[in-house]
Amino acid sequence: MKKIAVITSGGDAPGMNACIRAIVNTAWQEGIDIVGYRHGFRGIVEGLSQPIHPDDMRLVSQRGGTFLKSARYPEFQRDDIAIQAAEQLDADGVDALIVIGGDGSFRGAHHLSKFWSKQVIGIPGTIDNDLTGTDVAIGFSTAVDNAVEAIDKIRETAEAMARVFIIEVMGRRAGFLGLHAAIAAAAEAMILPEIDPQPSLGDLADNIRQARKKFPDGSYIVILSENLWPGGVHGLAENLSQATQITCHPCPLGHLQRGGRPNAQDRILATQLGQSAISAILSGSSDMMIGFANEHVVEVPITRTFTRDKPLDQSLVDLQFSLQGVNFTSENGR
Ligand SMILES: Nc1ncnc2c1ncn2[C@@H]1O[C@H](COP(=O)(O)OP(=O)(O)O)[C@@H](O)[C@H]1O
Ligand SMILES: O=P(O)(O)OC[C@H]1O[C@](O)(COP(=O)(O)O)[C@@H](O)[C@@H]1O
Repeated sequence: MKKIAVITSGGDAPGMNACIRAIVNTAWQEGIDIVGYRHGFRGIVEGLSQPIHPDDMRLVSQRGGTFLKSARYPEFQRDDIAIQAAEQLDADGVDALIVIGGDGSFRGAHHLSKFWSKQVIGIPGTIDNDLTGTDVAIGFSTAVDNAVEAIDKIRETAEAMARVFIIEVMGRRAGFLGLHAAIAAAAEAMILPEIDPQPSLGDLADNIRQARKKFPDGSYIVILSENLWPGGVHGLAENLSQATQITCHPCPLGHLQRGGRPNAQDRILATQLGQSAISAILSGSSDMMIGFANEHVVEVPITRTFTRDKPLDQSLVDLQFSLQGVNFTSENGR
């Protein structure tokens, strides 16, 4: 084992830099060189490689984003493009590849492994936290912190002005970020893709009216996962404003959830997974994800991570539903 390559792919996630540092420094101790390809899979195909030395890694862990750059590169689904990547890796003398990314990146890693006989390892890095087989992905914890910090700020102005806000959080098709943010921010309502049936417009409107009756001067916050309601957060806010005759303000949080410095938890997770990825390669693993489950580093077949839906923790869903709005909906006479 002489040379290992690393890419960051798909949506960047805070902590990716700390992960690369752990990979580089661990490999260095084993006498292995690390090369990074910029811009994810596109960088492999286009030969955008750069050697990475531990001296360059001294100050990267605290930075968000990814210094290696990331990209969405749908062309990588094509066999001829994956073959080009395999040829480039061979031409560069790469013995193994580490892909830090989400489910799409892991599909890409698996696709590449059909045309490249060397080892391929995935490390989960996605704020959506939607990969099966790992309790957490790099970036999720920071994204929750980012979302909650922003929601707390909205809460203050909403409370001051007695306003209703519909706040849209990211997650693509997964509700992990929405669920954690809703609990931490003590939201009055939560709409997530995994909840079936979804609350009806009528139920939501009734709930807002009840809250307004009990707390005429108070705020009310709905957490809505993206890609859910027709017309998104603006559509829901408009529908609810019409149904309640109370102005409901839409607020998409957007990319501020994904940017910013990684919190300590993400840096520690990233460091553990980066080091473990090198150990996994040295022990011969391939087409596996190095994840974290039940407080331990685990190896999971990469195909399992994206072929099964990862469920939300039902106890957390129940927790939020049992507590949200209890002060204006409970009928215990107090
Ligand atoms: N089915 C696939 N086959 C090959 N490559 C894929 C596939 N799906 C995604 N990829 C590659 O992985 C990249 C990242 O995937 P994407 O879904 O955008 O982000 P993430 O990895 O964060 O889920 C894509 O832009 C593409 O280059
Ligand atoms: O930044 P983009 O390309 O608009 O993508 C937005 C999407 O990326 C994410 O922030 C992260 O998703 P991935 O980690 O799967 O790439 C999603 O929550 C969101 O839907």
